[in-house]
Amino acid sequence: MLTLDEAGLNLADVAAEARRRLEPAHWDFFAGGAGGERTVRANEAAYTRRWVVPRVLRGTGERDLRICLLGEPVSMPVLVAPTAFHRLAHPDGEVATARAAAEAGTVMVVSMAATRGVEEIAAAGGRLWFQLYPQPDLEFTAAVVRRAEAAGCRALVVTVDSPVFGRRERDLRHGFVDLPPGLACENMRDTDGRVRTIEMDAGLGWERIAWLRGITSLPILLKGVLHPADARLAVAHGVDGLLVSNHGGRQLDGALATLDALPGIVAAVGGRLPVLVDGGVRRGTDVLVALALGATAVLVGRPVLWGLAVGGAAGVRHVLDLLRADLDRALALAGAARPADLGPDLVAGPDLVAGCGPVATVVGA
Ligand SMILES: Cc1cc2nc3c(=O)[nH]c(=O)nc-3n(C[C@H](O)[C@H](O)[C@H](O)COP(=O)(O)O)c2cc1C
Ligand SMILES: CC(C)CC(=O)C(=O)O
Repeated sequence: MLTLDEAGLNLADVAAEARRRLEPAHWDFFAGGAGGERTVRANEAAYTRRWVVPRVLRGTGERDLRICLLGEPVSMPVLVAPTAFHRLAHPDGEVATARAAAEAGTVMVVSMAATRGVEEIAAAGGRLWFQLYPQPDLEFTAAVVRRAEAAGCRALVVTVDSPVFGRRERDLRHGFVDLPPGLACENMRDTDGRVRTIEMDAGLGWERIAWLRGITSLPILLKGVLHPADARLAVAHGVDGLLVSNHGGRQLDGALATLDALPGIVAAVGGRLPVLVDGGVRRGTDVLVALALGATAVLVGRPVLWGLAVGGAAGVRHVLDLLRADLDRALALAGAARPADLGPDLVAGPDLVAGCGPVATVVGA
């Protein structure tokens, strides 16, 4: 029997092992995206079009991967993205993921569609943020926010890229429409114990962000921003951070790859807020490139689910450790001692000239 270290030298190995272990319908729910999955593919492909232009003789010595996020230290600039239904991957579900994130000293963003209650997840230790789909029922939304606060979550991550559900053809082919019996979205329980269905709200507007600002003192991050004009609106509405995301290609197929959107958002925000990015991060060099182009940190979604399927908490820890070691090595090889040493001069690519930074930004910047 191979150990995790032998079996999974990189995240693609872990994914291949997860695929062998998971029910095909569950693998496809995790791996798939909307429509023809152009955006799923584009997220990873965007990293392959960027090249690192390393500096030499910088005497970096020991690297220091720590960052400061929303005023708190995080052990590395890699966080766990909110993903639904962890108990499809492992019986311990989100509790195992939280344990691994805590051991790794990073933040786990708990999905509103978690299959464990936020209190149970919090009991595993570590720092949690809570992802929210604002529900049309404001009273229920406020109750969920209060529940997340009471469990000790330190920020709200409001998903704004989902006015309706993306159409996921793999799920339609499998007839995968709901969780199997015995599993439920535990954070959607009403006071009477009944589990509500998560509703996407096509009526959601900026006034709801202002409303959320009024009911909680937690920092609010918006997840799913790709357009620089929305980044400017977010600053004007007093949000505390942005997550450049296209939901891992699961909502609008054909949406811009997140790495391609990042420079435009970073320019629009002008350092006023932390800008995070997710989608397609699979290697330490991907993290390096995202940080060099202005991200404060990245989040990983599917790789965490692969780790969970392969080895529960130990599997997730393995995925996070692989990324940490890979980033550490990439920093050393690029001549950077810490994330703050990275800048756009270290990256070349179709729209970037090494040493000069971006020469073009996305439409609307
Ligand atoms: C199986 C799965 C479930 C997801 N569930 C949620 C969710 O409940 N809420 C949310 O805001 N994003 C959700 N996402 C999107 C992730 O937070 C993240 O944006 C995306 O997975 C990042 O891309 P990556 O998987 O390539 O790392 C989900 C993604 C996957 C793959
Ligand atoms: C069950 C969904 C609400 C979770 C989600 O956001 C997703 O599958 O991408």
